[in-house]
Parts: sequence; structure tokens; C-alpha cells
Amino acid sequence: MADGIEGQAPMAFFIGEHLPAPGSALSFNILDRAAQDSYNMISAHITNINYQAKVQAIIEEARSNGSTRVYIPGLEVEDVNMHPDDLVASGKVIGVTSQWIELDSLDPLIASASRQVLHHEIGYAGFCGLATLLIDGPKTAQQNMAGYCQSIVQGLAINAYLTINIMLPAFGPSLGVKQEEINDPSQDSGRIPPDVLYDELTSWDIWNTIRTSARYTSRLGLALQIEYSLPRTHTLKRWFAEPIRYLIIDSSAFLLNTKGYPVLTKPHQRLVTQFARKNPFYLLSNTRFSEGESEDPADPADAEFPPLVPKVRTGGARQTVSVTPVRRDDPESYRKYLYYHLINLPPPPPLDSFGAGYQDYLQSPLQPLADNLESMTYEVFEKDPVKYDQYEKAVFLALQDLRQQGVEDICVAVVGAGRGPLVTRCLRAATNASIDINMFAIEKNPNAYTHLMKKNRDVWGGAVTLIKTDMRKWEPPNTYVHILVSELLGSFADNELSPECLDGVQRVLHPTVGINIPQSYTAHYTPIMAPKIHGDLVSRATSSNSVDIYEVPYVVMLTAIDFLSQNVNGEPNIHQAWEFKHPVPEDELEHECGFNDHNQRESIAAFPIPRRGVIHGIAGYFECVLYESADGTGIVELSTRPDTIDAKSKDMISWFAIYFPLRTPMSVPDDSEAQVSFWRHTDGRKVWYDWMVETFSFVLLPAEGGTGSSPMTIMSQKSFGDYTRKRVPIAVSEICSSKKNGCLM
Ligand SMILES: C[S@@+](CC[C@H](N)C(=O)[O-])C[C@H]1O[C@@H](n2cnc3c(N)ncnc32)[C@H](O)[C@@H]1O
Repeated sequence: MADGIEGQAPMAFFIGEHLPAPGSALSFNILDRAAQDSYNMISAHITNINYQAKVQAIIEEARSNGSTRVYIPGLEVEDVNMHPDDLVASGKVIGVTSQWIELDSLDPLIASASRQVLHHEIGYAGFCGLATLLIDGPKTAQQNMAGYCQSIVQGLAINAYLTINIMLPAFGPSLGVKQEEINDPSQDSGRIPPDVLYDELTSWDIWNTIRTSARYTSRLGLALQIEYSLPRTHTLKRWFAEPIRYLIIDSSAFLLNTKGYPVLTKPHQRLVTQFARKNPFYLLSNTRFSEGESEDPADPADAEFPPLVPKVRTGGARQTVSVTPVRRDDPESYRKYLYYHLINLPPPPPLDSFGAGYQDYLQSPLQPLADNLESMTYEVFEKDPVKYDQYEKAVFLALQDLRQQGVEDICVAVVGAGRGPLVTRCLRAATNASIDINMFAIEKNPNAYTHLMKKNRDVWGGAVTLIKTDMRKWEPPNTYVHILVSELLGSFADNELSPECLDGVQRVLHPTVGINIPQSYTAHYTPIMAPKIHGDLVSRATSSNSVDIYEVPYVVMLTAIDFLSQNVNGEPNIHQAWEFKHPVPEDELEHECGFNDHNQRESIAAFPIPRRGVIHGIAGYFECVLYESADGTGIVELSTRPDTIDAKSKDMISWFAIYFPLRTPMSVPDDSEAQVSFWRHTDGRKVWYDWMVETFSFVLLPAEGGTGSSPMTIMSQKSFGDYTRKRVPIAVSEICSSKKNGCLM
């Protein structure tokens, strides 16, 4: 079913048709019909109406016998819509399990029968060779969630090769009890606890419960259902952190344009654009029926198995203008629209292209001091023009300031020169400033040093004095260095031991006019939800027996994450942990015998959390002042903070973030707080970090004293002003420590 109409697409998008009812047996006709409309795949029910009728009869019989148990026999040939044939082997069929079952029912007979039906279907789907299943989420958030989770967890164990995707609406309130159900006396209203709050995150709550019960397995994903009502940005951001493998877009999400063609509303377009970064499979649903269409099935096969539930007319784009809706029931026009939208998306930002394949992939931080990097690693650094441009600007400003002060015979040294890109930029800055400089390049990596020799011979015309040594031992010949340029920064600023290296070489810097580039750098942090990363760590934990995987920080291109602490504009609250400045005042700097105490740091910060979620770990970033000119008119900075990178070093790709994991995720309610503590420790031989999280909720207490109550209860009784807000501890993490895996000085 190749998509041959539009020509070469820059990226492969797979758009399928989500078949509505289990009424008909699956056939090549149905697949062909979808193919004619250029769909890449179909999702179809594994069993049919026959099976439902059979199971319901068994339940009724058990109930009338007063039985508390029910046995559902396995599938028979007339119960199934598919077989292990070429159609399934084509890989273009996604199985859908029965949607009439109620795995979360509080009625034990229904729950048990439902579980058995699901497990028969999973077993048969695996037997047929299906790779992916879609399973309806719980019907509401208020029934037997544990029972639902148990069915899913057991189902995952039935076939180790199947991926299961839970279908859930993006918009939580759509799971709530409908007004008609509340008014309907036949409904067991006693089953509806009045205090269940259906809000935008209700659907996410359900998902969070399911995946937590299934230990974050990567075999469990989400098929997010998009209809006309969309949640607000913060909820969409939350979904973005989750493993959305399918986007099921209902035709009700479309409007008809003036020509009668379906188009997505602007918010829906934004959603598709945002989620395209996750490259999901798209399934379009309800695109084949138009208003007023007869319920009579066009396909004779449908007559045999009429739709299970009377078709509620939800399908079809909404008509907003007076046109003949010629295209409302034209499935291809929906697909075409989505396809064109996808292929016309703007190119991804530079970091996305650069980091393709590295999203949420955990890497151990580099240790350029203890290890010798390879050429490939340097090559990756050198792909980032922004960083080197900023360094060149900084050196240019510093040279101008030195000239202003009348300094002559200016000596510039790049300490930790690698393959030499900063040396090239220093030489260029000097040329642009029309200043002659004495250029040194210091590098302790013997292999990189050989490459520097080649560069000096072939590119720099022998203009650079190369020294192969640890910068802490370098003795320059009869001169002070006026500008000491280094790039020893890690994702958390000081984690590659820039402070320790620069302390050791500071004695070569001119005591009165000497300039360090960078002049200062700061580490920053914020608590995040990172379910994908946590799932990765959980799976590693079972296979790894070496270093405790939860007690080391990771360098990672954070993508599937949600910032739990956000300000009113939806920007993350990120706190500065600490700062290092160079040169260090002489009286602070220890020589020879100290234990590096002056490079210890600690930080504590409280993060307000407006909306509930789960803290999986702490994201770390850095900022750095490369140079601020003497008169304060020019400043050159670097930043990896998502909220300041655009202002300080837009499109810089050299550093991913750092991630400090928590072994046990910490749930936080709405309007709560996380207090995060960080320590940078050193014993004179190595450097490591400790981190810890405490969480708090708030209760309102009568101002004049008395016992507390939940804010909800109180607010309904008295005015807010009569109460004081009190912070109450919820949970505390262990103190995590990377000491065992610290960086050697
Ligand atoms: C992050 S790399 C930067 C390389 C290069 N300046 C660039 O921007 O591409 C840091 C370099 O500093 C070197 N280095 C680290 N510590 C050093 C030390 N104490 N003395 C000399 N070189 C050091 C490493 O070998 C590595 O080449």
C-alpha cells in the first residue's frame, strides 16, 4: 500500500484507517478499500459480534445460576475476524481487542469474563503473527482500576513479542459520567463516587496507573484519541512526555473548509505538528460515514455481523460554512489533508536534527580529564558553529579591552585545545582585532597533540606553540598568559572538573590583567517527569549488576519529559545551584596540600508544582559568561537552559542536558512543592554529587489554631482568609550519591 501519489516524502509518515465496528470479517477487500484511499494500514477487531453474543449469553447463564465464577471458552472459527494469512503477514493490520468488555468492572462476573476474552484475543493475535494491539482504556476513572491493570499485566505476559497500546482520550473529562447516565434510574448510581474529579489530567492519571503497574515496560504504549475537544497546552505537554505510538484522529476533529474539504482546526494542527516529533503512526477514524447515511451496511459481509452498538453519529467533519459537504464522507480527503500537513511541517530545530536517534538516550558523562577522547568525539564537538562563534566574539572583546589598557605582547593560551578549533578562533579574533598575539595550545591527550602538530604545520603556519602536558603542570617560558581560554565544561557546568583544572593553571595567568574565558559558569536544575528514561533504567536495573544505575548522572537529550514546576506562562522554573568564577581570588585558592574544599558547593531550592505528576529525576543545565567587556557594554554567554538558550546562544548543540535519576518515582498532587537539594563534594582525589528530593502538599488550618482539613472541604465552609496555608511533608527520597562513580581529579 505504498503512498505513491505525492512523490518523495522527506520523512516516512504512516497513516492508517481505524475500522469502526467489529461487524465484519476482515478481508483483502477491506484492506484494498483502504489501499485505494491510500492508507498504509488498517486497525481491525480480532473478534466479532458473534463472539460478543456468545460471551454475553454465558455471563447471563452464570448470573441466573447464582454462580460467582464464569468460564469463557477459547475462540472458534466463527468468532474471529482474522486468520494467520498473507493479510496479517503483510504487517498492515493492527489488532484491536473487544471494546465491549469491561476489564475495570466492579461486577466480578463481568470483570472475569472480560479478562478471559482479552487474554483469548491476545493469545490468538500473537498466534496469527500480529505485532501490535490496541486495547481500549478503562471506561471511567472510578471503577476497578486495579482489576484493569491486572488484566493488562497478565496480558503482556501472554506473548512476549506483542506491543500493547492503550487507547485513551487526550481530553480527560470525556471519560466522565455522562449526564444521561446520571439521570438514568437504571444506572447503578451507587457505583459513582460523587467526589471523582474529571479534569484534563484524568485520562493521564489512568495511563499513569496502568504503566506504573506494568513497571514502565517499553512494550506498553499509548494510542491517544483526538476528537473535537482538546485539552490545554499543559496537558498536551504532559502527553508529549508519554510513549504515544498511535494518534487516533477522529473525523470530528476536522472542519469542512469553504470547498467542502476536511481540514484540521488550528489547535488540532498545532497538536499534530507538536506530536510529529514523536513520529507516531496515525489512524483516522470515522471517515466513511456521512450524516443521514443509512445504517444499512454497504458490504454484504456487514449484514452478517451488524454493528454491535447502534452507530452514534459522531463521524465526519463539522460543517462551519454553508457548502455542500461533498468531501465529508470521502476517506481519502482526510488522509490527504493529514499527509500534506505532515510533509509540509517546518524543518526540525538544529538540536533535533543533530540529536536524531539520541532522544532520551542515556550516556555516561565524558571524563576528558581522566580519559583521552577520540577524534570522533572531537568531531562531534566541532559540528557546533554557535559555541565557537561565541568564543571568537569573547576573545575579540577581551583583546580589545587589553589593548585599551595598553597591554603589549599579548599572550593567549588555549588550555585543553583538543584538535584545535578554539585555537583557530583565537587566531581569527586577533586578526580581526588587528592585534599580534603569542599563541599557545596546551593539550594532555597525546593523540590529539599529534593532530595539533599537523594543524600547526598545515593550517596555522607554525604560528602556535604547542605543549603536550597536563595544564596543571605547565610552566610557560618567561611570560604570563593574558588570556586563558578553556572549554572544559560539562552538561552541569563543573562536572568535567573545569574548576579543578583551571585552579591548577591559574598561576600562569597575569596577576593583574589576566582574563579567563570563560569568566564564570553556573549549574542549574529542576525536577522533571521522564517516564521513558525511568523505564529504560528499570529495564537496565534488572540486567545490570555493576554500578548502581540510579546513583550516577547521565548526559541525555531530554525529549519525552514534562517540567513539573512551571510559572504562569508555562515556562519551567529552573534554579541556579551554584557558581564558579575565574580567576579564583588567591586567598581562596589552595595550593598543593588542600583537599579542594573551596570547590565544594551545595544548594537547596523549592519548586512549586501546580499540577499533579510524578518526579522521576532532576534535569540539569548550565550557563556560562565567556566574557563581559570591561565597560559592561558587551557580554558573550552560553546557555543550555531551555528558557534562556535562545537569548544567550541560540541553536547551540554542543551539550545535552544532564539527568540525575531517582530510584523510586515520587508522585506529587496538584498544588504541591518539591524541595531539591544538591551537593558537589570532593575529597581532593575525586568529585561527585549527592541529590535528594522532598515533597510537600498544603493544608489550610484555621488561623486561630485547630485541626487541619483538606483545602477542598474547608473552602466550601468558610472564606479563604480565615485560614493559613501549611506545608505538610508527603515523601522523601533517599540521598542519592555518585560517589562510587565520581570524577577523578
Ligand atoms: C571538552 S574538550 C574541548 C576540546 C576543544 N577545546 C574543543 O572545543 O573542541 C576538553 C579538552 O581538554 C583536554 N584536557 C582536559 N583536562 C586537561 C588538563 N588537565 N590538561 C590539559 N588538557 C586537558 C582534554 O583532553 C580535551 O581535549
